[in-house]
Amino acid sequence: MKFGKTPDEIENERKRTLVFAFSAIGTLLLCIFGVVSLTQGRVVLFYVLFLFIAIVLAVSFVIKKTPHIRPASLFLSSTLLCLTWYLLLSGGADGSGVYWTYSLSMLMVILAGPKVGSIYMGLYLLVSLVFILGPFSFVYNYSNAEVTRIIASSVALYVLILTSELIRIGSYDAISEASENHRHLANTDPLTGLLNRSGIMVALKKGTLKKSAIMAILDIDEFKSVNDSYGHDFGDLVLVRLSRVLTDNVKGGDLTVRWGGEEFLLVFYDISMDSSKMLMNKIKDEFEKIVFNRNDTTLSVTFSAGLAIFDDISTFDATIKLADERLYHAKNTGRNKIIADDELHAVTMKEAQA
Ligand SMILES: Nc1nc2c(ncn2[C@@H]2O[C@H](COP(=O)(O)OP(=O)(O)OP(=O)(O)O)[C@@H](O)[C@H]2O)c(=O)[nH]1
Repeated sequence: MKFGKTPDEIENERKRTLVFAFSAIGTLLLCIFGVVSLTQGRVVLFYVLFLFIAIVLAVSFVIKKTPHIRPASLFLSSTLLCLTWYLLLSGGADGSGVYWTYSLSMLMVILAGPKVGSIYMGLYLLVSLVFILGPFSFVYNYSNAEVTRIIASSVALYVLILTSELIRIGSYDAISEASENHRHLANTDPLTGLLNRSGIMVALKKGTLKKSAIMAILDIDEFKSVNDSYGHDFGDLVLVRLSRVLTDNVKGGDLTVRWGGEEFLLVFYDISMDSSKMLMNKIKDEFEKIVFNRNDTTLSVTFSAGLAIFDDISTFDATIKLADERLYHAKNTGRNKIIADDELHAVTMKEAQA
């Protein structure tokens, strides 16, 4: 089953697209205001606007190149906060600089996120109030009614945008959780909790094969007669116990897979063929020692396994085929054994790939 991008990747892309869209629109508007300011003789305003255009373009370039857009987004929001302060306090063109405050409400939620955005907005309103109401000659002279309107409308706009963003985040989280659950179910065997066939492909594609690995395919011996004699539920119990023994014996990065029915597949990383054969024999002995009780009788169950070197994901099918051949060799020569005939590897691998 194909799931495409993860929720985190989708969210990251959404933020990246938003930053680009706002940068493009913001740059265009600032360009127009800058040129108008210049024609009206407001040279300082012209330089300030073009300085911010340069910063916005530089940050957009960085965001395009980096996979982690959070630091760049925070830098961009801090920069826009400073621009808004400048426009509000200086008045921009005849007091119209205050209108930029409204876009800041939206940009803070989108670029900085609800939490940091709220801190920035609170800081913005507090500092702005102190300067507007204080005895500072360089601050544009707003009337009391204008100050009240600026603060009230900024807060109202920010609260509305914040509420809609929090509702969006709530629904997005619920959808993401459902999607992650489906992804997990699609890649996991429900009985044992191990990876299933599609799960191993996802795991292999995620982590490229470092060095070489060893693949083992194991199959429970005479499992049909276990099922026939003691019932399918008991057979399930045996499968679950074997999966526990396997997971208890592998390292963190190794893969443990229910390949199908009573067959399991293991991928051991950073280990030699000799060591993995020893490990498989240890697992085999541990499993054989488990005493299962059923209907006043006790029994022990065994498995056989075939091992093969797994060099590269492109040789996955050929490696399985080779490990399978060794497994069936183990079955045909008495069962309850591990076969890892490495000398045959080169020759048989060639045949398997042919
Ligand atoms: N209980 C249980 N049995 C299963 C499950 N999946 C497959 N089986 C059984 O596994 C058995 C496999 O039997 P065979 O393929 O004949 O192999 P075997 O009896 O183990 O014989 P060898 O492999 O030659 O040692 C069948 O009886 C299947 O029904 C499962 O999920 N639960």
